[in-house]
Amino acid sequence: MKIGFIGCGNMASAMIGGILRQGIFSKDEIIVSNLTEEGRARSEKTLGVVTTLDNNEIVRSAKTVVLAVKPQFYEEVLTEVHDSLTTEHTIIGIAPGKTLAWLEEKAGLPLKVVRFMPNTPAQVGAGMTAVCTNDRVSEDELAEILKITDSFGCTEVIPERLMDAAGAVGGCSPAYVFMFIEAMADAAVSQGMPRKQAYKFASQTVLGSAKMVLKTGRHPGDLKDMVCSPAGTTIEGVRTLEKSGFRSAVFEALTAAAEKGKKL
Ligand SMILES: NC(=O)C1=CN([C@@H]2O[C@H](COP(=O)(O)OP(=O)(O)OC[C@H]3O[C@@H](n4cnc5c(N)ncnc54)[C@H](O)[C@@H]3O)[C@@H](O)[C@H]2O)C=CC1
Ligand SMILES: O=C(O)[C@@H]1CCC=N1
Repeated sequence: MKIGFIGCGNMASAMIGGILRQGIFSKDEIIVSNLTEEGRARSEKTLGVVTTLDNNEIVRSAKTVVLAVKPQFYEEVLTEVHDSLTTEHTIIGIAPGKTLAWLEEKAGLPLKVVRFMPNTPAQVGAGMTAVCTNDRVSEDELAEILKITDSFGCTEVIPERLMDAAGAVGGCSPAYVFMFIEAMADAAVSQGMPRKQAYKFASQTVLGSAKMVLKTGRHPGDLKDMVCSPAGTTIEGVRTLEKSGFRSAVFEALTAAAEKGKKL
């Protein structure tokens, strides 16, 4: 077994999807655990990987172990698998707030520790993942780890001090973007557009705008100005967004998310 996931919910499934699509590991090289028999059967059916209800089996079978449970369960899980862990293991934490030092301390032995901050667009191969490691991870080992994260989207290696910022702008932001898409579609529906078509317009517009930022490298403000004709329709919307505190609302949302990450 090449990699194990303790917990196999939304984020683990999204990452495994990319790993399998890109052929980084095959189904029989991936083992996942679940809390319930229902969850185990679901993972087996949807992903086709090896499954278990025993977290210690994950650690005994795989040298690279991803902790894919909610942050509140990290300590409990690390205590549970403590006796199966060795210094040959690489532990990968994906939860906000659980630092490299905290993970090593709770693991209880000097091992390789990595943090990922992925996001759910990994499910469609368009994730954005931040990665940092402790100093036991060599350059070659990091290169192997980046093959994993690159399989479900883009990766940036960052200093650990930026992990909460990455959590806000990467990990959490899909939720805010989905809210934005939903709100835009609601407005289009209120103007008479069928809902399905409204989601297509809103989603493709967000996708296209994001691509423009990435591909042109131009300042987002420049790209905004390109859309705003003098005395046109767009600038009227810009006026109302500014009046409603749109930028400030986004700024505050990401700040709140990052601050919460520091407390977990
Ligand atoms: N959902 C997201 O957008 C993101 C999540 N994360 C992090 O990923 C981690 C997982 O989050 P999700 O996948 O969203 O959660 P989830 O709730 O979808 O999945 C967690 C899974 O772990 C299982 N589980 C719980 N306790 C367990 C135990 N003791 N042993 C084995 N399995 C157990 C649950 O049954 C569930 O299937 C969290 O730490 C979260 O902070 C990070 C970035 C983005
Ligand atoms: O809020 C959450 O649980 C996760 C962590 C990062 C993004 N979403």
